[in-house]
Amino acid sequence: MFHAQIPFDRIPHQFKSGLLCRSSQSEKDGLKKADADPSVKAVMICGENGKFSAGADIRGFSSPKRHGVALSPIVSLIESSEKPVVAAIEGVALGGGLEVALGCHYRVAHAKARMGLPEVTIGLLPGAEGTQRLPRLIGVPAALDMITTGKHIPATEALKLGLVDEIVEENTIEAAIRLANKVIGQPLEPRRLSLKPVPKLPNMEAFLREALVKVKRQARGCLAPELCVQAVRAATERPFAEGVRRERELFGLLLSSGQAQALQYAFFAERAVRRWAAPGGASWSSAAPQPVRKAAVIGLGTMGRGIVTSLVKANIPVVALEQDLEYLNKGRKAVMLLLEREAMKMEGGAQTLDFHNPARLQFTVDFDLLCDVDLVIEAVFENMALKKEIFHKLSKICKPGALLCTNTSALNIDEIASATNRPQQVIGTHFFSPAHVMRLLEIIYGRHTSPTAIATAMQLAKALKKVGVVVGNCFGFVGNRMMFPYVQQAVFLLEEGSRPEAVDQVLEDFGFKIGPFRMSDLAGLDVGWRSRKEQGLTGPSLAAGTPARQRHGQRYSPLPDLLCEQGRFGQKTGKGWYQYERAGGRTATPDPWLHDFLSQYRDTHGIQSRFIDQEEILERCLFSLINEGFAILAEGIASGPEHLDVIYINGYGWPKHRGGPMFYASTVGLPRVLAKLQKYSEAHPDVPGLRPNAFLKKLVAVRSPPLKEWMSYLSHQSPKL
Ligand SMILES: CC(C)(COP(=O)(O)OP(=O)(O)OC[C@H]1O[C@@H](n2cnc3c(N)ncnc32)[C@H](O)[C@@H]1OP(=O)(O)O)[C@@H](O)C(=O)NCCC(=O)NCCSC(=O)/C=C/CCCCCCCCCCCCC(=O)O
Repeated sequence: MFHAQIPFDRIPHQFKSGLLCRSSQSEKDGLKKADADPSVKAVMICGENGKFSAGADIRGFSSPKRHGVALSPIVSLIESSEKPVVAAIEGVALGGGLEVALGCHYRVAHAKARMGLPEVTIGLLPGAEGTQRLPRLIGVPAALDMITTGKHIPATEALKLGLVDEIVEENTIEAAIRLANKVIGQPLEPRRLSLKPVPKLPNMEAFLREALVKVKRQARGCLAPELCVQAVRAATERPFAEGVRRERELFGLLLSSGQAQALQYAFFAERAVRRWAAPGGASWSSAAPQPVRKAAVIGLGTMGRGIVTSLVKANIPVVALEQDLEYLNKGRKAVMLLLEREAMKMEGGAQTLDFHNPARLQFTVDFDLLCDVDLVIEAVFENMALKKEIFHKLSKICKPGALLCTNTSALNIDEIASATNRPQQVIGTHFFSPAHVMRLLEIIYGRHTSPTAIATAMQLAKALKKVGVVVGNCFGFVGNRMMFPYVQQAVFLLEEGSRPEAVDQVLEDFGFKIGPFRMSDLAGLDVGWRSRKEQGLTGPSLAAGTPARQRHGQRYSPLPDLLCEQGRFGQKTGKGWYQYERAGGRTATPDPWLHDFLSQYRDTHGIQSRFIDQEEILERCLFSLINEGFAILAEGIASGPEHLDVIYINGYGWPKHRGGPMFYASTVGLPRVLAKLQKYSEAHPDVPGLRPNAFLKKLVAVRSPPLKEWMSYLSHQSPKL
């Protein structure tokens, strides 16, 4: 028995050293030696440290010396071996790792192993013949599903699909050796996937056509899923060698598309934000999280319900509190419904969630029941006085070490903390709606928040399977602060002559899940209206004589306020920027009433309507958002551009294949972003959001360094960090 270890399985060390090429040679040599040695009867391939392989080093794809090409010959060499080769899959077999396993004649997996071809998620396709071998092994529908989604499947599913021959609970390597010994002498021809035909489907053509339509609809401009379908189509239409040629061609297209780079940047950005840094330089190395054995959620509105669901799913016992029995019963019903639905989606069904057990989920109106929880998440509506009242109460009732979190999207954490006797334990946890679905958790530290509190909130994000991003305290924090100028531009464009559907279309074509007006209708226009009234920008507290389209000397659009005054709150009232089939309806249709209203509004205010092209719509919305991003970086509200990008991808529907707003700015070119902002700012001098930020100007002045160097050009360390 020859035992070959795949050296490209070690996470993370080997990945960091461009492993595929280096390992390929030793792999090749080993296999050739085994084939030539008459005393070797079979070969077993395994990984190291309990992991088969997570595939190629992703960084290698954007380095000038690419290593990937070397993998296909190895897979072919394995497959053509005259001695049975068995893969022993432990931990993960992903990407190139799974392609190696597909070259083997047999595959044995540990019951806890996971397998997948995640290349699509980094803008590529399985380019070491994976798109040609997998459909031959498990059929086109299952292969297409794995290849176009990149999902990791558990060993049990792999067995059902026929991707592995056996799963074991005990020692995988011993089991693989046992299998290898058993199959010595058996014909290998039927085990060579390249020689197998792709299993036929009665309606293959229609199936592939529909699959293409489906992935195109979901991909929102991302190329990789579509090209994955094309590669699998080649497997169904061409002989193996020609299919491989097509796969290579499509891989080359993706590699040079720019989208692969953006998606790979996003992969590493998401990991980089886990390494948070806070005031005084605290980080994981200096702060340990506190255990969260029991949590409480205050307020069972839309956000609170989602947060409770998230905690239950993470197996954290929860006390859910409402102000009175009426709200409590309404909230309880809604939470139970969400949990039932979540349980249905989970493998083990309702038993795995155990939410009928009061020790795991308790509903109450009694604040005193919060005396023993480790963490409270307040999720009442955005009202500073109410939040302060609750935090004052919490600091009296909760045990001394309990962490007090506020789910706010904009309010000042320091002011909320000032209502307690323990500001060091107060932290912002900004969930995104629906909170049990959306991956982002913005974690906001205040002036007194302790490193332990930050570490605990980050650990909570991980437990909830969310992406926690640590940011500083300012109005709107990172995500909403960048969103304000974007939405403001969208509304100004309507004043100047555009229509909601035109603006939404441009931004949806760019790749946003939903344009700003459809989003506003979905979230409810009344939310912003309430906040503007509280800020004194509209409503009874607005000083008499304030010009209709100006606040504090800056341009202001009263359009959203006027819509609210007409009772047009969006989907919930059946009318907003669009009209809907009924109150609560979801199908947005352009509304002639709104078009007339806009014309009258322009007449009233003497605005000359003009045609606004797609370029201007896109640039004014995106560049003002990016401009705010530079301000945020310069003020030290976030530690780096990756933080902003991760927030936008995971919380605001920014298209991942464009890498996030700051990455996008770097691909457009900072000089272009600056020049366009200068142009628009000259045309609209009363709009501060279009005035180029000093940090952007500085970066252009130093010849636009790569994004990862931006922060080193900040002249002073911000007080926030
Ligand atoms: C599930 C994981 C593996 C582990 O998850 P977890 O335990 O949560 O840990 P993480 O925090 O995610 O990771 C730990 C650290 O490891 C780093 N890491 C992980 N995976 C990789 C990787 N693949 N590369 C580099 N680094 C990696 C990670 O960043 C963490 O480090 P740090 O904290 O950032 O410092 C999970 O990590 C995971 O899912 N990983 C990704 C797995 C993946 O996507 N694999 C597929 C990679 S692509 C591949 O394998 C391709 C193979 C073959 C390509 C063959 C190409 C042939 C081309 C032929 C045609 C050529 C035409 C060319 C024409 C032309 O040139 O023009």
